[in-house]
Amino acid sequence: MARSSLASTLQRCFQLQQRRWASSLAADGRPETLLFMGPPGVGKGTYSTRVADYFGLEHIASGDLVRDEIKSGSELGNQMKEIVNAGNLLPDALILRVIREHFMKSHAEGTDRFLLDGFPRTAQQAAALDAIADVKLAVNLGLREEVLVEKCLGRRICKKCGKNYNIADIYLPASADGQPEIVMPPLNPPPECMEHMEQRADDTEPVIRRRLDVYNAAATPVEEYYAREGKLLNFEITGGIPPTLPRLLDVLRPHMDSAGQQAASQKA
Ligand SMILES: Nc1ncnc2c1ncn2[C@@H]1O[C@H](COP(=O)(O)OP(=O)(O)O)[C@@H](O)[C@H]1O
Repeated sequence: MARSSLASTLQRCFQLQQRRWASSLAADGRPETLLFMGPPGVGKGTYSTRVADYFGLEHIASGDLVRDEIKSGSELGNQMKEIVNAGNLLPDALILRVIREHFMKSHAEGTDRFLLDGFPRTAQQAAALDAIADVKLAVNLGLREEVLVEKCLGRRICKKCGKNYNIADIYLPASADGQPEIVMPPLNPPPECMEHMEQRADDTEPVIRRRLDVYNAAATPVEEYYAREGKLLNFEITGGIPPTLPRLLDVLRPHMDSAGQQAASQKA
């Protein structure tokens, strides 16, 4: 079969599969979904993991799925590696495939409340997500731009237990143009994780700067998409986890359904 006709056949199969997924979900209701968006280094992973745990949501981080695929050494992972390590976004069709597979598998296993972290990042991804998920709220985390690079450079992951830490010790006074003071002490690893610390391959300064540029170029249409639907919630981070997490949970609590309220009351 000629290459172009193979590509169009694959594309048709993909569209058919998408339609089947969407209709099977429409029959039993699209799962309620909370989104976490924000630039690299803002703390999406840190806060969304804790928020998902607190309100009993299944946490799906697109970046983690991508890194798992790369680690698996699959052909798809190898295709992704080059793009990710250059600091670029994966093509919509590729990331959609990864997210959908994971989302549908969990949904088939009975999960009906999700938190998506790092997805969608383009307006096309946002539109595609609507076919499978009932997005309740898009939380858009913000942090002063000057801090983001330092936060990414300070990121460390324990190879053994998978926990995230940050060795950056950040203080930034309030700016003359009204930007808030930033006080972020490090989140140091405990001694047992110390020898297993690693940095992400894409957390080098040039790649972080590229990711920030790519993020800034793609983010506005996504923010506008959810703002138009009255679902965008902007949340500015100015401190470390101890003062920020309770403030974030307070803001989110009124938006949670009864299952979320119940999960939260069990944590209190
Ligand atoms: N929704 C997405 N669309 C396209 N590419 C994505 C998406 N989510 C993750 N990726 C790819 O995975 C990389 C790492 O994502 P993530 O861990 O969320 O990092 P960060 O937000 O710190 O840049 C991204 O730079 C991009 O290459």
